[in-house]
Formats: sequence, structure tokens, C-alpha cells
Amino acid sequence: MAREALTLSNVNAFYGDSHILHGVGFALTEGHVLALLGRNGAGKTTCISTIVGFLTPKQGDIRLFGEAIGGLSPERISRLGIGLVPQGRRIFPSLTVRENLIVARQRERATTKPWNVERIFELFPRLQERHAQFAGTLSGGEQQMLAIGRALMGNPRVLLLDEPSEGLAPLIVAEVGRTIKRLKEEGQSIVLVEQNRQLALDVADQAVILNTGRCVFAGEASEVLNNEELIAQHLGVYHAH
Ligand SMILES: Nc1ncnc2c1ncn2[C@@H]1O[C@H](COP(=O)(O)OP(=O)(O)OP(=O)(O)O)[C@@H](O)[C@H]1O
Repeated sequence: MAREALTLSNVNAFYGDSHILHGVGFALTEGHVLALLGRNGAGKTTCISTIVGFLTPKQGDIRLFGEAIGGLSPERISRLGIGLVPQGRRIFPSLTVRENLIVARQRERATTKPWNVERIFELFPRLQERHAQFAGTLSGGEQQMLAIGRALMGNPRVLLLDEPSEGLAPLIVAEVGRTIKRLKEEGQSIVLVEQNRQLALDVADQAVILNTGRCVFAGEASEVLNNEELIAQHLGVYHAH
């Protein structure tokens, strides 16, 4: 039976006195892609920050394959197997592509097929071509590939992607979509935060919608795709280009 890779139950999180997440709960099934959707300010990034330990939940439970991780340090959580591709990519601009990957390496977890620089270059041949180039000189799409590669170097059991398509041209966005599908084929469990609803629902199995810090939907991604009412109420209008 499929296991729960990441489970949030009744998570409440604050920035100072501002109560941002109100009883958020959902479960990512192992090997699935879960699209975390919602308008600007709905609490998606706050949710990611709470999972990775940048923010301590005031209440609630967060589990990685059954092990409680809520409130642990970001370093611990990362070592236990949560990988993050942060919003805005955050690569090291003055290190080369290869160096960016090498510094992201972590002590190997017992996995059947650990990631290494060679495997990342197989996944992204473009990065191999540019391996000696300073990362700051890469295009936005290449930087996004590098950010994903850096997260994979930690052999995450769950990979969190925060708005990977942000600021990228449509052709590159499609490539990001193909990358996510390929990682899923390899069994990677993924939480995908996206403003680009079409991309997210195209690759996702599951979907969760946040509205002002509350979960207003959790179910199959296909249930959201054609649910005009749900979309109008919680996601606004999306203009496909
Ligand atoms: N550091 C902070 N201090 C105080 N309030 C914050 C902080 N960061 C975010 N917020 C507030 O928390 C709420 C949720 O923001 P969050 O960034 O999680 O939303 P989001 O769904 O990720 O939206 P976006 O797509 O704009 O990133 C917003 O009302 C925002 O103003």
C-alpha cells in the first residue's frame, strides 16, 4: 500500500502576532506530485517555510514518513530528507555550476540510486555544457535547473518546489514540467507550489488549495481541473498564453 510521505495535521503558524496558517492539513502520498495552489498571499510559501523548519508551527503535527519533524531545525529536517527548491532559486552566483552542485551534496542516505553530479548532468545536459560557468551568468531557466539539481544532491525523500516556473518563458516552463514528470517517474515524492495552475495540474496527482491560510480543498488534481466554481472562488482567473 502507498505510504504517506509527508503529512500535515492541524498546522497553525504565525509571523509574530499574525496568524497565517489556520489548521492546515494534507497528506502527500509516496511517489505522487501534490500541487499546492492558492492566490497571492494565501499562505503557500509560509506552509513550505513551516515544513522546512524556517518557521516553527505553534500547533499541529508535521511528519515525514511517519517521523515527527515539526519544530526541528532546518538542518535536521534537511538531513532527514526534505529538499527545497526555494522561490527565487537562490543559487550561488559566484560559484560555477559544478561547484554549486558539489556544495549541496549531503551525507548519503541509503537510497538505491543516489544523485551525484554525473546524474544531474544526465538529467540536465545544458548544465553539463555550462559546468565551468559562473552560475550568476546562466539564464533564468538554467538557474532553475541548477536549483533543482542542488536540491536533488541531498537525495530528498520529499522535494518541495516553490514556484519553479516564476519568471520563465513558456518554452522553459514546459521544460520544467517535463523535469517534474521525469522525477516523478523515478519515484520522487514532490510538493509543487505554483501560480501557473495549468502546469501544476498537468503534472500533479493530488491538489490542495489554500485560501487565507486555510485548506479549502484537498483531493485529486483532476477534480480541480474542470471545477470552474472552485477555480473562480479560490484561484481567480488564469490567463493561458
Ligand atoms: N515575513 C513575514 N512577516 C509577516 N507577514 C508575512 C511574512 N511573509 C508573509 N507574510 C504574510 O503571510 C501571508 C501569506 O504569505 P505567503 O507568502 O505564504 O503567501 P503565498 O501564498 O506564498 O503567496 P505568494 O504567491 O505571493 O508567494 C500574507 O498575508 C503575507 O503578507
